[in-house]
Amino acid sequence: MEDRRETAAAINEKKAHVLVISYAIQGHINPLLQFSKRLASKGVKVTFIIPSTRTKFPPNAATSSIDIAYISDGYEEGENLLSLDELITRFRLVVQNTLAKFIRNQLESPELQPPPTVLVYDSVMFWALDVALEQGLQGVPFFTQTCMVNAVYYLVHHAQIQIPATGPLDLIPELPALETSELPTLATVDGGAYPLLVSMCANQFLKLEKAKWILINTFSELEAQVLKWMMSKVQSPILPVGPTIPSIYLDQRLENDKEYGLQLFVPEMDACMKWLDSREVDSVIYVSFGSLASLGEEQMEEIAWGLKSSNIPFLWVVRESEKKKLPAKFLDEIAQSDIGLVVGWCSQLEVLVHKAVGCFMTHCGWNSTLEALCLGVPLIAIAQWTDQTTNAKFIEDVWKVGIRVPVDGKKRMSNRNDIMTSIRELMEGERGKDIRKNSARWREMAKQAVSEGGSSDRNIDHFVAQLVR
Ligand SMILES: O=c1ccn([C@@H]2O[C@H](COP(=O)(O)OP(=O)(O)O[C@H]3O[C@H](CO)[C@@H](O)[C@H](O)[C@H]3O)[C@@H](O)[C@H]2O)c(=O)[nH]1
Repeated sequence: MEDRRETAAAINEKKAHVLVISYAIQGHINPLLQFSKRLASKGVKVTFIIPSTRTKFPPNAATSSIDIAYISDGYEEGENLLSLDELITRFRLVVQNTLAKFIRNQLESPELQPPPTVLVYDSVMFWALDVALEQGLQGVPFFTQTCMVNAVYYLVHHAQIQIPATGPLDLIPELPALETSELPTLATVDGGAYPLLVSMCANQFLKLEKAKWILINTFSELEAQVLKWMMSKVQSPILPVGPTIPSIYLDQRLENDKEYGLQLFVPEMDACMKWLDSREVDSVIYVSFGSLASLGEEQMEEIAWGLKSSNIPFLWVVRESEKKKLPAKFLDEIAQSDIGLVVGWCSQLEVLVHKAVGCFMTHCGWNSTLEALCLGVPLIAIAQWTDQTTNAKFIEDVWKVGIRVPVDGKKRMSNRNDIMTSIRELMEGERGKDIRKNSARWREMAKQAVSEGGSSDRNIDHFVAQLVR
């Protein structure tokens, strides 16, 4: 109650100013941006920093409640693509400096009132904690993945397990153990692991005792047992503040809060909506593998024929760079039959909320998973790597909101027959009916969590109250 009153005071007086920084990729910007909008709606001034000179919000971005700033990540126009390791190393070297300079400038601008006191940073930029503290700000990590996945990284950080990890990992008595294929992967094609990615994930826990709070994009009801475990391990208070989905799809308390992330103008959206409008309720499979995943040609082919042979209409997002992997015969056949539509990108939430969409075939990126959960859309899980394998396990066995397509462990491939069978089971089978009921239940709980007085809403109020105190 007291937190709520102090938040109300903040709204009137704009007493706090928070800087927020995210990696310039869709899956991280989206949740941090949504959280920023929630903070702004509670009276906090927010400056959202994007460490990139080539990623820009389109001019129509619905970000008017927050300020957007860009800082350099050292990328030169026309530069050759770097390897993943080179990118991670250089990003850190450059952004440590450009971020520190940005904070100093903010603190030294007398016209900027109130001055910032906190840096909320994307937790994989673990070194930003020191940058914040050196400049006299509090550093607050924001974890964009589940508490379960981060529990595994916590163990890696404390050298209790290694990546690639071997299961079973039986960490939380109330939850099923995680088998090898269900642990986060960070794997290279030869089955090893990217060393810098592993240390980046494990280092999220480095010096974490210096963080005054820990924010995480989940909600208490969704991960109660793991959150309890994690709270017993780390010193700083953990505040679940998710799901960070635009308010219009949940509690509808924020104005103009429909748009999401970077690619707001989607040229193919009219075509998507027209196509969906012509379909029956719950009749379409929406298929997307997120903003980063690059599937092999063989896997694309299996998905294509699995979808086609299920004989259920599908809307498939295949990014421009991936389209060359689609079999020409498949494209010809769908052009003639109207059974499917392939687009380069869509506004995913607008698609998921459409009444024609009956399920979502996904790579189980955490944002996609949460978006489906919030909109009550059941899932068909074809996980690729990182956190997705663990998310897929929870989707099927813990939250019971979807079906995992079997994956050949060695090749990390799902075949067309299993894809087709999973689709049929979900869209037409008895198991699908139970899953649909569970999805509807989670949708309600997600909405409650961010509604006034819900678990995440209270946590955000608490955070804001501490800022203005
Ligand atoms: O046509 C599309 C496809 C995707 N999206 C959006 O793009 C985001 C994709 O995010 P996510 O599902 O999390 O996938 P990735 O882009 O792959 O995200 C990365 O970041 C996530 C958070 O750390 C991790 O969970 C993932 O494994 C990692 O790959 C979601 O908000 C989608 O709504 C669209 O708007 N339109």
